[in-house]
Parts: sequence; C-alpha cells; structure tokens
Amino acid sequence: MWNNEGIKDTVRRWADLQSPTVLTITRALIFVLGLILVSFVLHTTQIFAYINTSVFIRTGPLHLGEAQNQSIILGPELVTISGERTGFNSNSGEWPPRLEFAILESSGPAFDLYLQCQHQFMTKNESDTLSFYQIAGIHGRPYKEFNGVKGNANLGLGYCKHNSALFLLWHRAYVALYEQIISECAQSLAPRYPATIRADYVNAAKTLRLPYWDWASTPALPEFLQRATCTVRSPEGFRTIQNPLYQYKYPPWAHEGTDPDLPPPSNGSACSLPFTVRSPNKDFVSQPEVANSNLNKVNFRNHTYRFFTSLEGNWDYFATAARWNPRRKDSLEYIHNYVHYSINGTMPNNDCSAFDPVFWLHHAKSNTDRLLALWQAVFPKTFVGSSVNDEGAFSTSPGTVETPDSPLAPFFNAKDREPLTAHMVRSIRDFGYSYPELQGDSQLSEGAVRHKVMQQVTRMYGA
Ligand SMILES: N[C@@H](CC1=CC(=O)C(=O)C=C1)C(=O)O
Repeated sequence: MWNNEGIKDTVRRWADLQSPTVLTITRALIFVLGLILVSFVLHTTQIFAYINTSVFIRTGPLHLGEAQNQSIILGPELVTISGERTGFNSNSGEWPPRLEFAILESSGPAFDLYLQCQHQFMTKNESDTLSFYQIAGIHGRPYKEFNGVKGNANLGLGYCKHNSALFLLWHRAYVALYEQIISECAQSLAPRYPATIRADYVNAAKTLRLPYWDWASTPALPEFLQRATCTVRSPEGFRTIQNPLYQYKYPPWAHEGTDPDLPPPSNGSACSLPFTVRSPNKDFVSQPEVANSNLNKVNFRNHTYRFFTSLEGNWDYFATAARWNPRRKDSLEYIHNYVHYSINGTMPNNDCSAFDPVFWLHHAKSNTDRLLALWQAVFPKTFVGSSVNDEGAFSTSPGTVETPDSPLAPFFNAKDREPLTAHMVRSIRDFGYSYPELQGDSQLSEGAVRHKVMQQVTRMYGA
C-alpha cells in the first residue's frame, strides 16, 4: 500500500543516488510545475465565477410577459435607470424640478453645465453605449439591439411605443435615462471649476434636471435653439462651442455601406440627410420661422386644458392615439404628434426624430411627461389597464396585449436589474425629479394637490 512515509523513503533513496546538478534541475522543474498548477486553479475559478454570473443574470429577467420577441442576454455592461439621485431637499421632502427652458437659460452655472454636457454627450464616440447616437437610436433607426433585448428589425420600428396605452410611460423611462446621463456628466464637470466659483457649479450640478419647453403656453421654438454656436463658461474659462441644441450631425457611415443604419439619401426622407433639420427649405436649411408659424396654427393651449376637463379622467382617452381609442383625437399622444408635424423636417419621422435635440429638450418629451405628471396629480387613482398594441415595436409583436407589468424595453431598473414596467415608472418621485407646479405637494393631501394643480392648469391653459 502507498502511504506518506513510504513515498518519502523512496524519494530520499532516489535523491541519494543523484548528482547535485540533477537534483537542482529536478527542484526547478517541480517549482515551475507548481506555478503552472496554481495559475491553472486561479484561472478555472474565474471561469466558473463568470459562468455562474451569466447564468444568474440570464435567469433573472427572462420572464418578459407578452414580449414574444424578447430573449435576454445581459452582460455586465447593462444600462439601468435610477433617475438622478442628487439634490433631494430633506426639509421639504422634494426632488429638484425640471425647469422651463427660459428659466434654465437664465440660470448661469446650471445652463453652462447643461450645454457642455449635452455637447459632450452628442460628440461621444458612437461605439460607446452611452453615446447620443446609441441612446437616440433606441427610439427608431438603426433598429439595433440595446441592453441585449432582442427585436425584429423587419417590422421597420424602433423600441419606442406609439399608438399604445404605454406611450407616455415608455417615454418617461427614456427621458429619465437621458437626464441621468446629463446630470452625471454635470457632477463630474462641476468640481473642475476654479475654487472661487466652484461651489456655485457644484450646487447647480446637484439640482440640474432636463428643461422642458411648454409648447402649450409658448408655441414657438426657443430662440436659443436657432443659434449655430454658443458661449459657455467652462472650467478653463469662457469658450465658444457648436450649439448642441441646434442640430445633430450623423456619423458619415450612418448613411453608407451595404448595411446602412439610416436610409440612403435617395428616398426623400429627412432621415436621410447627414444632419437634423427643422422645416427645411429646398436646400435643406432649417427655417424655424416656418416651424413657428405651423405651431401657431394649432391651439395647443386649448387642447391641453381639455385633457384635464373633458376626458373623464380616463387613462386611455388621455394617453393614446391608438385606433381603438374613441377619443384618440383628444389624447395627449395625438396632440403631441402635432408638435412633431409642426416642427417638420426630422421630427415627424419616428425613425430619426430622437436625433433632433429638440425632441429631448423641449418640444414633446419632457413637456409631455410634465403634462402626464400634472394629469396624474389630478387623477391619482387612474392608471394604465390592459389593451392591445396593434402597431408593435422593435421588441413588441403587433397585436401584443399590454398591461402595467409589460416591459418598457429595453429599459432596466437600477434597483434589481429587472425590466422596467409601467408600475415602476408610475411616480416621478422614484426617478428623482419634479415639476414647478408640483413643488410642495409632498406636504399636502391628495385632494389639496388636486385642487392646487387644477388652479394652476386653469391659470396656464384655461379659457
Ligand atoms: N409617428 C407619429 C408622429 C411622431 C410621433 C413621435 O412621438 C415621434 O417621435 C415622431 C413622430 C404619427 O402617428 O404620425
């Protein structure tokens, strides 16, 4: 039988018979073999850890309800949405408000940070998951997977939900992601300012949220959007930059090659231009005055008032332009479409609208979300039910029945890395922002909030 003593004896006897050179070589060989063995063990442990993690991550969010086309493979680089978590006022119990564009424009440090971060975002390399190109590309073209959520490019649709009862809530999540990117940038930029003004910038960064453009009160594009360049105070001093709210220039390859990400320039769509435009003339030069005159033809103010007074507090009537909605032409989605049509150029096309900075900053998305938040304050018990999405989207087959638990793909919750659902985005408090008309509401009863918000709505949009 083999035992330890027996082995040691055999080794000792063998060693006595060898020359010192053979012994040294043998010891060196044993040492090298030992090193190889140790590194192999470490490597294998890592491989197992990797396999464990990916299995764990994959099993989590596989239950995606109705989203037939989805199968999820999540990597460590999953982009999740928490909203912005800075600037909470513990005395009032309030998150900072998103401000009207004109107010942010006159705010000094906050506007400096906002413009620089918007600029940085828009010029980030397109291969970066958090570049403007990729984030704007979630909405329509290039019909590519984001966050590993599979889709069907043959449908000719991006992930955005339109003509769906989830339209408003999907865009709430989308704008929260955008806001998170801008605010995080502002927070890393602010401490780089010279000591004499640093505190102003650091404080401004904490409460910076995206601005909105209230097209119902002011049906004209903010003048600032029409300037090709602008001057900002950067940590290194004043400098002039390309105005990031003026237009976006697509990377040249987006229109080229055998697998174009955007349609080739022959199909007549504004999406095929190398840059975004607003009501362009025949030479593709934007004409903001034409957009403004279009905007003036729609009585947005009156329609907005009607959301609050004539839709019986019915979610579907209010929320979607889907064909099954008998009041679709009164819905916020339908009216918001007219902002797209009026600006014209890039904006009316789902495929590329999100590439025009105005999509984010003012016209529809953040103001649309604001109107949703005000409406929710007036009708707090009403929420999305279950309905059919006829049109579908990149990862939603046409005819899918959508519910408050349907995934708002390709968005994931930062808390548990689960797909975001309508339930999870119901309250804007969970995403770390507010609106001016809702400030102070955390101290009031539901009835008092309703009364206060209705008073403001009447003042802003009433007859
Ligand atoms: N596709 C909408 C208009 C539109 C709405 C959007 O939300 C958008 O981003 C672009 C275009 C329509 O039914 O005509």
